[in-house]
Amino acid sequence: MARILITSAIPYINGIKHLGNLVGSQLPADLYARYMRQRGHEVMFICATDEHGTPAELAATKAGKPVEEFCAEMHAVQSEIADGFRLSFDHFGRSSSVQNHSLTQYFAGKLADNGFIQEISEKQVYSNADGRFLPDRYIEGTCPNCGYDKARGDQCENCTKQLDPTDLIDPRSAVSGSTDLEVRETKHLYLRQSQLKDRLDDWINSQEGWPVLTTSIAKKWLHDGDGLRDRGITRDLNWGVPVKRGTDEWPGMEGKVFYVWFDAPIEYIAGTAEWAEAKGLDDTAWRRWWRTDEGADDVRYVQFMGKDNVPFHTLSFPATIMGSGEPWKLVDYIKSFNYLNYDGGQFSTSQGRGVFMDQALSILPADYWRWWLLSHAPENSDAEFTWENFQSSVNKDLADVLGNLVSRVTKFCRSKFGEVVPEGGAWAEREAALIATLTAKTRAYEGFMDAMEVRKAAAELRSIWVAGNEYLQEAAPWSAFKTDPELAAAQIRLALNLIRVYAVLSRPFIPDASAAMLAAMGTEDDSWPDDMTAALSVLPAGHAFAVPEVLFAKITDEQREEWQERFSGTRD
Ligand SMILES: Nc1ncnc2c1ncn2[C@@H]1O[C@H](COP(=O)(O)OP(=O)(O)OP(=O)(O)O)[C@@H](O)[C@H]1O
Ligand SMILES: [Zn+2]
Repeated sequence: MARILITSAIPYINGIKHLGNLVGSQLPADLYARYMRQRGHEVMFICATDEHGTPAELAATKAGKPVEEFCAEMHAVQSEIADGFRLSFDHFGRSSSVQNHSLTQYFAGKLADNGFIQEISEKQVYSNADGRFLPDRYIEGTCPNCGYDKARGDQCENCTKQLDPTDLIDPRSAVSGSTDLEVRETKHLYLRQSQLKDRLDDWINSQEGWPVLTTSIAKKWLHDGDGLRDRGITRDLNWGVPVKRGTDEWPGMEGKVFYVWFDAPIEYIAGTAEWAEAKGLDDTAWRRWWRTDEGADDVRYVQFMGKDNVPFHTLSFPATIMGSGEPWKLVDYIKSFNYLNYDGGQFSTSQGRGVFMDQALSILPADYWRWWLLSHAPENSDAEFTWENFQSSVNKDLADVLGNLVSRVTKFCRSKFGEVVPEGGAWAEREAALIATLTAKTRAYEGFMDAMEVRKAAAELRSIWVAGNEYLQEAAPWSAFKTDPELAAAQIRLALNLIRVYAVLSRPFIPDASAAMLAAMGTEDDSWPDDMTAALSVLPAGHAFAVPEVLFAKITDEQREEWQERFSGTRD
């Protein structure tokens, strides 16, 4: 048994996430966590909401709520939707937790002690009307690069150029619209990533088998232009983790907070501490996952995220860990994803374009989405969600292949033998051939799941389902029954057992259908089919089962057209 720590990129708090966010981080992480638990490993699966930063404050202002209240409500909403998608977090924390406050301050203190923090005086825009500095998105103006007149202080959405607030032409406050602005000197802390560049480079080079997407992005940031740059890790804001040096005040930093990208990844650790607190456990319970000197040396740590998060996870967060000079766990494997696009364009939270997680669940159960998203995960390139593809994949894979097998076998058995596993007869060559095929495919499936090859794992699982259908097609127990009812009984006994095996193998992808299949088979035996022959004999002759409700209904053309229409515009 191994110990596996799994984190998903933490979703930002400003709104409900879309299907792209889901498939680029939380969902594949859940797939892996579920699989590893099923294989008997000890798993810690942590996610949280990312709650600091100017977009959270601005979203709260727009909603007319204090930011604390807005974040608490949105956390509850995201948490409920995550449950709806059956995301099996051990803990879904909050980056605004007290644990994250103290750990973030702790790491900053250690980094400062080790000389990796620099205090820099810089010029920031101050709004006289608002009585505050205007960092990042708090300021808007005309882009010096393309002339777009709604560029934000951190980036121009039109030409994507990264900006500093002082770069903007004709700047105005995003809070009040005031143009009564001035530039003031203010002091900020910088993380001296450049000092850790060689260590980071060696560490990345020593990793074997990381996705090219992960290493190529890291290398680009390490080496392009002047190489890895130092980054400001504080802001003149009220909402966030107050700047402290460990537990001490930080002279000159009063009233400032850490910047969101500094505290967000530390929440992976803090989220584990939140888990321990929620379970009534002491600090050793979470530290054994994170401190290699306190029991974490045998932990394998895997992170899941979309490509835009890769620089922070390959460079900034490891720089925080390395720079602390303490034996905190570094990530062992980073599974990164390209983007899922929506019907000829991009998913966009700010523009409300695409299908959002709450909307998805309002039209179909989680398993339909889980299956489509995972089997089309944007692994090697961007992928595209289209309603036609969704309809045809769901109908073919889930309804025609898996659902149909379950329904045919259980209904046929009920009509000829009753609702019990039939007795009599024996397996012959055809069954031996099926067992050999299933054994080989199951080993291949395990290999893909272990390697987090999500699409290949889905394809292998589908082919495991198809093998069962092909067997039934050829064995045709409905014909055999007329001439050799004993043989038909043996075949149906195998097929009912196959339903249990499919429930077990399919659970990481479609947990609800899997539970329904096990319940219909009247068993709680969810043991993994290490030995396929034994696995296909778990339900003995005479064991009672029930014909389940339709597992997967087909998506009709009318439904598809209606949804296509309903989700063609933008959400407000
Ligand atoms: N279209 C997409 N396809 C796949 N992953 C995505 C997509 N958009 C964002 N992600 C990933 O989703 C995760 C959560 O993202 P986050 O909540 O920070 O939103 P975001 O990156 O600001 O995206 P958006 O503004 O579109 O919601 C991150 O790991 C991010 O890389
Ligand atoms: Zn621009």
